Amino acid sequence: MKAAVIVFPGSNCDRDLAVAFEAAGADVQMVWHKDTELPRDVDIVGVPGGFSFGDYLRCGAIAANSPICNSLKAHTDRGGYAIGICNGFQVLAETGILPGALLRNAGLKYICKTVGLKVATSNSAFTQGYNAGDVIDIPIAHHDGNYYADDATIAVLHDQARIAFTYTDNPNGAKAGIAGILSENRRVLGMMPHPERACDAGHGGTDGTALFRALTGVLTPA
Ligand SMILES: NC(=O)CC[C@H](N)C(=O)O
Repeated sequence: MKAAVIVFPGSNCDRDLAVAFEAAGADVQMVWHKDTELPRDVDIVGVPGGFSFGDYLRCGAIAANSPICNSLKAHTDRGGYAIGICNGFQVLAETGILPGALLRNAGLKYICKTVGLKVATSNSAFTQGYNAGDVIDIPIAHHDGNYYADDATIAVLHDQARIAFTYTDNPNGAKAGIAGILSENRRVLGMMPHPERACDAGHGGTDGTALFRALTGVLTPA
């Protein structure tokens, strides 16, 4: 599996994401936000967490207008895979690749802790390493993680089983407790919690490993 990780000024989880991909067997290339082309034959694009452009304007809004995001959009329009984690989810929402928006946390505080996530569907390359209903422990670290979409959009996400993860104990006010969603073709995942920070027992847990392993399993030619 060939993975590309986009780096914006202010990204701070780009290396962590690359390490998680590599540990699962991927070849990883880092891509600077000013580049206009993704590497050839890339199987999946990772949009990492952090504070791109200092979170000015709205989290992810400036990054979403970077030159590389045109290629990212073309890649997902072609049916390419992508994962956006935390600030990466914010970027995917700002580009319109995923529906909805990430608002300020309901409690107006930055939250940094490990939370319980319920796996809402195992029907995706990202979540097939889990069983629906599993509860996994994954860290969050954000101030704008409060997922919002209008009721019609939430109903579509429900009906199409595109809610990937929900919080067991909603920390940020996210509508329907949503922590992560899939695109309509199930090939793009955006999630606020950080699975790449839960891939090494030395970091406190390994519940994120199954996500990266399942992806590699699907995207690595036999
Ligand atoms: N860890 C992150 O990616 C932070 C995301 C975002 N900048 C926020 O605080 O909401």
